[in-house]
Amino acid sequence: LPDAFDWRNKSAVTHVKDQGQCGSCWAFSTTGNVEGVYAIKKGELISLSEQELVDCDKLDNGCGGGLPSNAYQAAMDMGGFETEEDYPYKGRDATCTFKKPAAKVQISGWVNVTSDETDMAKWLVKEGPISIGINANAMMLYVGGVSHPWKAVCSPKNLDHGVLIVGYGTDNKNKPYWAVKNSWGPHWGVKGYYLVYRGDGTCGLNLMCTSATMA
Ligand SMILES: CCC[C@@H](/C=C/S(=O)(=O)c1ccccc1)NC(=O)[C@H](Cc1ccccc1)NC(=O)N1CCC(N2CCOCC2)CC1
Repeated sequence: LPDAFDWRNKSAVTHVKDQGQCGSCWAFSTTGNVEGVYAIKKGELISLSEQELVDCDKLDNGCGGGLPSNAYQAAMDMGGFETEEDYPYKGRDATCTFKKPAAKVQISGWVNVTSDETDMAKWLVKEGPISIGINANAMMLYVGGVSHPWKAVCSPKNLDHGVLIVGYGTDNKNKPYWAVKNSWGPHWGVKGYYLVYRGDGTCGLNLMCTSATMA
């Protein structure tokens, strides 16, 4: 297992996006994972539509919240993902305008990924970025460095945000971290990313790990 790994160096991660005033973090977590799996499998990085999930995924609640696991299922039922270009983001609940012929990317299923953080790192290197649920309490005030809040202020029991693990490493103080892609724009955190302690279930980041599968 390499000491550090980052899918951003392998053209499997799109630019940092901004969900705006809409609780669609779950949709960004989902598209980020599928963008990564597709790039790894097909060798092409395509930005996928979150608005399609916000408008058309009836298993979830649009700007009111959702789960990547529901979104994978909904996308499979609908017939796939349209591109960001074909179905652009509006940042509000809107009427579904999904067109199956326009769907560029199909997934064949989804899996739960292990909650053992050593095995998560092995899985990431082999399979791609991992969609996770996390307690975002420590992200509200985050300005950089490796975030390692106490359990008391970041309970693993209150997962409220969907994000994407794209890599891992160790900082210059020898602190192991996960590199997490957020959807609050590129000016938040470290160029839109959250560096969070790796190894002790910080903020419950290891408890709802999923990924789409692709034939
Ligand atoms: C109102 C929705 C807020 C939104 C994220 C918004 S946010 O802006 O990124 C943010 C997060 C935290 C602090 C501040 C701001 N959160 C979600 O969508 C989170 C994301 C999440 C949580 C746990 C594991 C994985 C992903 N999910 C949720 O909020 N929910 C999970 C699904 C649930 N559905 C109810 C109807 O039946 C289907 C299920 C609705 C609540």
